[in-house]
Amino acid sequence: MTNDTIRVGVLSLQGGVIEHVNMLKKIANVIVKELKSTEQIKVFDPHGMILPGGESTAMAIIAEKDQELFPYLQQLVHSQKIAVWGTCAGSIMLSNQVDHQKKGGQSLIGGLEVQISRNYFGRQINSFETTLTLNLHDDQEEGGASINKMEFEGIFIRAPAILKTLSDKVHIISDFNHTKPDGTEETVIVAVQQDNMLATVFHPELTNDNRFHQYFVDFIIKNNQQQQQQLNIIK
Ligand SMILES: NC(=O)CC[C@H](N)C(=O)O
Repeated sequence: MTNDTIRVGVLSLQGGVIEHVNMLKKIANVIVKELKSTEQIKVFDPHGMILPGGESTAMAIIAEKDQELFPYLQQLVHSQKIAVWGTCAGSIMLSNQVDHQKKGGQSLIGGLEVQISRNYFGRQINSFETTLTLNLHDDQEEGGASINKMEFEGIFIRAPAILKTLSDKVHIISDFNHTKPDGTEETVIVAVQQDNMLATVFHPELTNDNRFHQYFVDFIIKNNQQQQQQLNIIK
């Protein structure tokens, strides 16, 4: 990261792109760009990527024009291991197991070892807001994880829910008690992190609070340092 400039790309096929861009513009040392194609991603060479919310089926259809796009994103996330944050539809793209996936629908990047269920809370009309507690993990620090708790407004729009983690590499950042239509309660997971991946099923970009975006920028910096260290070990 020359001159401490952090390049963050926001995948811009469809959905809530500009909201992420505006949030990131408020953070020092960040250059943010909307990226629509493989070529644009290659030229910008991001340190971190945001996969925004929207409609994952629509995003997959739009991406058909650029057959290289999803394989290239997979390479960035899984070989180059750049930091990536999926919000809502973006979290579906990162997940390894997707319930209620449309046939030929969501193009997946995968890697995040969770089971996610699309449109879990119902239709658009069932969208809601609730105050969440986030347990932000700082486990790249020496001496193990330190956890920073913060209250955060969770905005859920036709959101998926993470039903299960499939590996102990996945850290749960937030879950909450949800009352199902039949009146029974259950705990659903709404934010996780694993290695270089972060996923939220809610929308921090729709609040006036950019602390989660700041967390992602710090996550990019730490991830980048870790990747550099790995490279030095290999050399
Ligand atoms: N706000 C959102 O991103 C909704 C996600 C959408 N329901 C999907 O499955 O793609």
